[in-house]
Amino acid sequence: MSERPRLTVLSGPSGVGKSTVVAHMRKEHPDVWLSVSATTRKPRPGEQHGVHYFFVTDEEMDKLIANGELLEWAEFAGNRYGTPRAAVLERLEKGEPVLLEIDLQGARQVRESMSDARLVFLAPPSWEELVRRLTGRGTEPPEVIERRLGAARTELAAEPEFDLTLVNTSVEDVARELLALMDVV
Ligand SMILES: Nc1ncnc2c1ncn2[C@@H]1O[C@H](COP(=O)(O)OP(=O)(O)OP(=O)(O)O)[C@@H](O)[C@H]1O
Ligand SMILES: Nc1nc2c(ncn2[C@@H]2O[C@H](COP(=O)(O)O)[C@@H](O)[C@H]2O)c(=O)[nH]1
Repeated sequence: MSERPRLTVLSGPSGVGKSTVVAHMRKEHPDVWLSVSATTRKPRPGEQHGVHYFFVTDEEMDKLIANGELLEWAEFAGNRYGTPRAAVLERLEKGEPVLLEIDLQGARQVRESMSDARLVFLAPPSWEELVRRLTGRGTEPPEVIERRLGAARTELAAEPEFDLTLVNTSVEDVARELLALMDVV
C-alpha cells in the first residue's frame, strides 16, 4: 500500500454546501489542509485574500496559467478559478493529506494528472433544496444564480464519474464521513 496520502477532491454543484462542510471539518480539525485557489471573481463581503481565495486580475490569472503554476483551472459562471500547484505538491511530499474544493471541470483534470486522487461528489437532497440554498445564501444576483443552476444540471449528471457520493443532508454527518475518508479520525 502506498505511504503517500491521497489527494481528496470535493466537488458538487454551486450551493450544495461544499464550503460549509469544509469549514465544519476544519473547525473540528484545524490541521486539515485545504488548498487556497486563485480566482478572478470579486470577493464577497467577509472574504479575505489568501484565506478564502487569492483574488487575482485577469492578467495575473493569464500568467499563472501560462507559467504552468496551476494544477488545474476552469472557467465557471463567468470567472476563472485554479489550484496553485506548488503548495499542493509540497504538502503531499511531506506526507500530509490535501483537500481541494473545486468544480467538475477541475475534478476531471485532477483525475487525469493524479490517478490516485479520490474524487468525492457532494449531492443535494433534492433539486428544490439546491435552489433554496443557492438563493438563500444571498451572495449572487438572479442572473448569476441562473448561470450557476445551469452548470449544476451538468454537474449533477456527471455524478457517476466520481469515486463516491455523499448527500449533504446533515453538514455534521458529511464532515465526519470526509474526515474518516481522509484518515483524519
Ligand atoms: N446541510 C445543509 N442544510 C441546510 N443548509 C445548508 C447545508 N449545507 C450548506 N447549507 C447552506 O447552503 C448555502 C450554500 O452553502 P455553501 O456556500 O457552503 O455552498 P458551496 O457548495 O460551497 O457553494 P459554491 O460552490 O457556490 O461556493 C449556505 O447558505 C449554507 O449555509
Ligand atoms: N476548477 C476549480 N474550481 C474551483 C476552484 N476554486 C473554487 N472552485 C469552484 O468554483 C465554483 C464557484 O465558487 P464560488 O466561490 O465562486 O462560489 C465552486 O464550484 C467551487 O468549488 C479551483 O481552484 N478550481
